Amino acid sequence: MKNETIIRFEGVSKQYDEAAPVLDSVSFEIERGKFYTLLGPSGCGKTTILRLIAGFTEPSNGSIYFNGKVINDVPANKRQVNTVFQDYALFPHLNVFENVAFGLRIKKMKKGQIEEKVKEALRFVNLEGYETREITEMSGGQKQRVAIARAIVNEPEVILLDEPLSALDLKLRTEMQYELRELQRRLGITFIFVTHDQEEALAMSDEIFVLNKGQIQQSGTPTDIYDEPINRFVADFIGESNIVPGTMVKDYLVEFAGQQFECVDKGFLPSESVEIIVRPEDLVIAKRENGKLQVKVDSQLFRGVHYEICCYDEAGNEWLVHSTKKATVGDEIGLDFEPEAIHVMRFNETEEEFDKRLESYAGESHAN
Ligand SMILES: Nc1ncnc2c1ncn2[C@@H]1O[C@H](COP(=O)(O)OP(=O)(O)OP(=O)(O)O)[C@@H](O)[C@H]1O
Repeated sequence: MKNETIIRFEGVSKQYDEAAPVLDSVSFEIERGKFYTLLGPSGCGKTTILRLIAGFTEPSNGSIYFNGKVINDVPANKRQVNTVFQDYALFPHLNVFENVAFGLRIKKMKKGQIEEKVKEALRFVNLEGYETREITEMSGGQKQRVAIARAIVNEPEVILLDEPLSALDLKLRTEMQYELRELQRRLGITFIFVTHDQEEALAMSDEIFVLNKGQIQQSGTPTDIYDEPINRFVADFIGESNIVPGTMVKDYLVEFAGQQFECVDKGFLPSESVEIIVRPEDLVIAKRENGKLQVKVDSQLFRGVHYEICCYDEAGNEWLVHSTKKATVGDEIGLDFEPEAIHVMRFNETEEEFDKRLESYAGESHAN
């Protein structure tokens, strides 16, 4: 379902000095009421996008729209946006109530109203009764909730969250992921969340923007991005992938590892060089003669839920397999897979060309 657009970047670039631009003509739309995640490796420009939305820095080029109006020159304190920072940026000398009330006092709101709003915000983040606690007496997860209460008490249209869970241990982090997602649903406020953790992005988001080197590589729902990565970077960054070189023989037939395989892709040039992605969990271990691909088991690791098995085919390609069945190192085995497990990627395809190609498959049977 498409909601109304709340933020739009149109050809936005950001260059700090003579160095290469941190963001290079980035365009995207954010819809009201959804949970967005900016995902990418360190230094790819995620925080810069948040700072541009918050008004802490200005674009070198391009326009930023908020509710249809250009806001390039609107100061940060006049924007309907609040930020939750990685280190929470709470005031250690103030108690929980005063931390949350801070913004409302600056706005000179009446005392009774402040009390009502702070109480409501603390109720939202399950911190009722903690009003008089000192910040220094709160745990990491509780501080996180205070920081969120401080953002929502201002009733912003958008909340920006810059790696807000990165300081927490794994268990608490998972709990807070559920809590944040639930809170966003209850509040209906647009959340823009920054992380470099792909599992976190997949678990929490309505929409993910995958960034690398100052550009959005791909945007879409978690399943879109996991199932149909647009290029090698996205395939590698999101989950684990086998990526091998291949050639498109014709529509629905691709060659790799010296053999031809049925696939569900079309729209390539005859004999076009492509890259093939197969997820490790889509490969099934079989007897050598029953597998579509013959491989030799090179090594194996037990990962708790599954075995991670590394194999090589006769062409020298490495194949990673996730299997609940154990293999034996040195054995010659077969790998079986469905045509749908093969994802064919074109070199240097733009997101627009990629979307068009996928749309052209819709409702079609590939059987021929
Ligand atoms: N004020 C600044 N002056 C100069 N360069 C900057 C400034 N702020 C950020 N940069 C550079 O811009 C690039 C992108 O930074 P940004 O903080 O947006 O990345 P990020 O994706 O959020 O990274 P991380 O995950 O490490 O926080 C980095 O190379 C960084 O060094």
